[in-house]
Amino acid sequence: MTHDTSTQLRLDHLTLARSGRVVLDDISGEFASGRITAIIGANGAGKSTLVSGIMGELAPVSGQIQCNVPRERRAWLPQQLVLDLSFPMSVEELIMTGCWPTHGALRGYCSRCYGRGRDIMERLGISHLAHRPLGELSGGQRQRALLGRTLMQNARLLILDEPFANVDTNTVDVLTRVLRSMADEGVTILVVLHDQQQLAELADEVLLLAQGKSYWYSRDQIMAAIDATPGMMLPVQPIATASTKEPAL
Ligand SMILES: Nc1ncnc2c1ncn2[C@@H]1O[C@H](COP(=O)(O)OP(=O)(O)OP(=O)(O)O)[C@@H](O)[C@H]1O
Repeated sequence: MTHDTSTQLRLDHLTLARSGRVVLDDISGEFASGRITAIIGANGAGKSTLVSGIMGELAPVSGQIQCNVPRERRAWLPQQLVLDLSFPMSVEELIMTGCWPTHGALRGYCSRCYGRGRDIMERLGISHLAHRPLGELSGGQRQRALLGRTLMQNARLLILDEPFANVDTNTVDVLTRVLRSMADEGVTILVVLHDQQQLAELADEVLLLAQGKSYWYSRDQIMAAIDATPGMMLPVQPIATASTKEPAL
């Protein structure tokens, strides 16, 4: 496998298990910097398991995850459903917590940080919500605020799980635009997706997980396979033209 020097994240003969059962078996591949990779696959295929491995929450059974991005620059946006946003915190306070990984939780924020926070809220169209408690936000407003936190963190690796679930179309547009500009700035972005249209709009590469293996495609290869099979949703089984070892760049 040729190694792109700009690659920040690489899977090398990685095997991951849950409760002693192998979920992903000897998978390899690279996620290029500045690219958005959609991770797709059937329920239970191992998408969340892979994310847990990459975030360092699940140790490999064998093989390696080589990640050159320091931990404080890795960000993970889980599905909104698993988040408890009922605690008393405003949008601005949430965004400012993006400073914690580098500044620590107990130090106050400097005026420059607050200025950055305001710029980020403006970019995401949520300036008017700065002092609104998280528990009083719509799904789309919440998702913008959560992405704002990762911008504050200056994340270099960003992983999102179904970021467009339960959000309005306007928010989808804003998030898509911001994610693309983050990628243009060199951020490595992985997005777990189930929606064909969102994949078409967002993904540069596609990683399909099936039966414990990984299959890498360009976005065009996946869209061609969908076009060729009327009624086909996102593939959950390998399709022709896959590379099992590295992204089809
Ligand atoms: N905490 C756990 N303990 C034991 N087994 C688990 C655990 N989490 C997941 N699994 C199992 O690991 C396998 C992969 O699950 P995973 O959640 O990674 O799939 P997924 O592709 O993210 O699925 P979905 O699309 O439904 O979210 C499944 O068989 C699942 O039952």
